[in-house]
Amino acid sequence: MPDLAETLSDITARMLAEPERGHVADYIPELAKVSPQHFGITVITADGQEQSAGDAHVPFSIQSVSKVFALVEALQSHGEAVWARVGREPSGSAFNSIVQLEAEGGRPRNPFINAGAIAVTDLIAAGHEPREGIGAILRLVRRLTGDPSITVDGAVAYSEAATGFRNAGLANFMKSFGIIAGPVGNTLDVYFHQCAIAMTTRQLARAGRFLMNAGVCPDSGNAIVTPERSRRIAALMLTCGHYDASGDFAFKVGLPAKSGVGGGILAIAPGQASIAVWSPGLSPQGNSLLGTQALEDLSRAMGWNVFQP
Ligand SMILES: NC(=O)CC[C@H](N)C(=O)O
Repeated sequence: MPDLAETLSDITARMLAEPERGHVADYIPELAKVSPQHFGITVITADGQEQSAGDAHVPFSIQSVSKVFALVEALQSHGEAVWARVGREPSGSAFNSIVQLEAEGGRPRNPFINAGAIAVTDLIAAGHEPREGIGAILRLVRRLTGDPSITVDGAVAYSEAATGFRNAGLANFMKSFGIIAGPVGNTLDVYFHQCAIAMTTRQLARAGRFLMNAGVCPDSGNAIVTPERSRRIAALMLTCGHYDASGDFAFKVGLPAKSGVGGGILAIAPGQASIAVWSPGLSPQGNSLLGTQALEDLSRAMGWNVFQP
């Protein structure tokens, strides 16, 4: 197997020199301020080795990567009842699309598109003050990383709340079908704050370790989820984690992964590695352009691919 540190530094050098970097998300004004020049990557292997290259210590907005943590939290608190609210099929539509909702009775296709994530967050938020809902998600992320310093970037949360008309549209539409239980404003408040959690690739790779490890957090040896639940979350990441580019991502990279419009991607090589990459420029589908490229190169170099024994 090639040397991991060398592989990461080669990939990083190539990515830093790449002229075509994609477009930084600008529909959330605060994210438009981030330079597309950043590139960072961290890999933590199953035997506990950690290697990083590039801007692995720079915090970024995890955005939709938070949908994985919110799903774990909702499954903990509500069990299989989560699936009454949200499906498990790829949508083939943009992350913020509304088109399928009317035809399908307001039940979103999966927990990783915006509508599905808002429905999942509503399970966490309903019956509580918004700060308790976001507190529950933050507690989980801090426990997964062992890092109590992880927090929400208030400016990003505010920026998205001030401009999140589409998400408000999705939430209100679902409310009309009875898919959202709590007050729409509270659910959106928790959703915008979870998306605005700021993490580095080092922290994000740490947070993903339980998914490479059959649900067990390697620090404590505690089960975060059962092995079956861990497999199922990974299956959803593979089929739905990149919205209408999920098929293409599986084709190129072959790993369960979840992207966010901050340019982060968390990818899992089951039994082998937890990988976080960040480059803020996005593809037209809203996934990190160079992050995807880097994961394709890394998975090929290391032989990490769920379709490759
Ligand atoms: N794809 C994403 O990362 C989208 C998350 C973003 N907060 C939104 O709701 O639009």
